[in-house]
Amino acid sequence: MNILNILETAKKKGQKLISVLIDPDKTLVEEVPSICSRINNAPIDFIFLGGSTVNKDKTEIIAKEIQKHTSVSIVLFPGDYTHLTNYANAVLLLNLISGNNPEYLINQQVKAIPFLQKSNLEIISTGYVLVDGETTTSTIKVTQTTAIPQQDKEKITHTCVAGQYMGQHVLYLEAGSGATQPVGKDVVNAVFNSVNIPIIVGGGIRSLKKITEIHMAGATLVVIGTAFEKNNIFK
Ligand SMILES: CC(C)=CCC/C(C)=C/CC/C(C)=C/CC/C(C)=C/COP(=O)(O)OP(=O)(O)O
Ligand SMILES: O=P(O)(O)OC[C@@H](O)CO
Ligand SMILES: [Mg+2]
Repeated sequence: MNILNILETAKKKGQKLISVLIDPDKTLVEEVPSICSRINNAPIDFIFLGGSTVNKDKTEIIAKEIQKHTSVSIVLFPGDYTHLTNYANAVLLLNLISGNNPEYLINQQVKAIPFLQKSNLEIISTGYVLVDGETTTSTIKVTQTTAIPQQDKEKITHTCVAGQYMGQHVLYLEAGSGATQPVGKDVVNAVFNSVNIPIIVGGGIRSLKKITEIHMAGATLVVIGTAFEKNNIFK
């Protein structure tokens, strides 16, 4: 089963999934074995690999090392087309639909085509929606876009429904890495009630209780970055 099938089946059956985010730029190759051993001993369904800014070749170096130490699937979560590598199972082809920057709406995707046409990576069309987490995150800085305020549920849900109608296969509600405030359960639930594609939620989620709350609100997949990096969760 490919990764989109896993997400769609989980959504249909009401199963809840968890992914950890590994940022290649913040990870030393020597740290990968112990990171993977923590992943292998925790209820982790996927490894997301990516960052807003990553040095050339670092994604590939870390991906190769991860594949030596775990059989958990790697899903690329690229901030830029130059982060692509074949040492993974799938790529989230992000489309930053909350913002007005053409670079992240179409130009990056066009630049990725020479690589993707020669690659066997599963491509997952992802409507990427920045929701205000009370922090100016790297993604906001890099993309020079603004996040949608959490109070503006109508704008958030309309953006997500537009994404679905335009053909996105999943939606990613993002408060940003290290966000003070994760995406609220009412926001997740409003989106859940408006679309029928799987919802991924990430940014600022630091406890098992919060993971459960966001799952219960309708997310199929919850992404944990900073809390896993700091080894503050799944112990
Ligand atoms: C088309 C291809 C191949 C890529 C998509 C390019 C797009 C549209 C990217 C969306 C905008 C973007 C920069 C997303 C990055 C998301 C991401 C991997 C965030 C992870 O967190 P960091 O922003 O690295 O957090 P830290 O600052 O804590 O490291
Ligand atoms: O580092 P955290 O805050 O867990 O965020 C994870 C992820 O959603 C960022 O893209
Ligand atoms: Mg980063």
